[in-house]
Amino acid sequence: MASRLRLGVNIDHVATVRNARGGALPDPVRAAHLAVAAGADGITAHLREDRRHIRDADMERLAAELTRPLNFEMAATDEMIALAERLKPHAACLVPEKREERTTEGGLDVVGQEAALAPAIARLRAAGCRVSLFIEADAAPIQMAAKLRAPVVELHTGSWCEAVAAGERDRADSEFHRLAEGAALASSLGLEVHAGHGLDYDTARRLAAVPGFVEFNIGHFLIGEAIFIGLEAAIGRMRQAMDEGRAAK
Ligand SMILES: CC(=O)[C@@H](O)[C@H](O)COP(=O)(O)O
Ligand SMILES: NCC(=O)COP(=O)(O)O
Repeated sequence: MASRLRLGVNIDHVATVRNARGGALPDPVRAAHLAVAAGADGITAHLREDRRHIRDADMERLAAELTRPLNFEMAATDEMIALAERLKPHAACLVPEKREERTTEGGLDVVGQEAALAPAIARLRAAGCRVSLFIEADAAPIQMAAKLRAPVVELHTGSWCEAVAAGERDRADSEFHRLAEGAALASSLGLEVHAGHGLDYDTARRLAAVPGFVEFNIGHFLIGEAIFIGLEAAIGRMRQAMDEGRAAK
């Protein structure tokens, strides 16, 4: 199995706190630099169409200042793709987006949106971005991601994490198997496999033992933990949990 899992730290919710009061503090770009110093392998930021957390100026600064790869999460709209073409982040992750949702619900409908996604992926690839599709761990979207020549898929771990948190063991087991089978299928098709959404120390440790995954993107839990133990310590504990999970395999 591939050795060390990469940890991408999502700093969206530092911006959520900043925006609650207006002004400039806390600065998500400062959090990104701190995360890199604490061992993050990359930084993820989601520029939502409604700019509820990360804003354009944050993306500009992240793209200009970061010394580790930037993963720009975005809806597949002309506006976002044009911005990625200009900023040229290391990676562009296409996600579904609804204005009314509280957080990302479900994976991208790559089967239904094949015609719209193909040119979006081509434009991002031409700009030099490593394109990733944020999808459910099901055969149809994984096969379509391969057909669309997206080199990376990020499997949505939200349903599994919710089931674990609710103590629903049967649903959690079935969601875990769906993720494991999805990772195996995606790897067999030559896709690089990432995972993210709702992961905490426990779920990250358990998922790290599953073959196929090479990167986790984790934000909300880490920023919440940072309130209590600091961002550096939270990232250190997450790194340890992921390493323990992988070593246990
Ligand atoms: C796409 C995804 O799962 C997350 O990265 C998301 O961007 C987190 O931000 P929200 O909490 O705004 O959904
Ligand atoms: N793509 C998932 C991500 O970046 C972080 O999601 P979360 O940990 O904030 O739920």
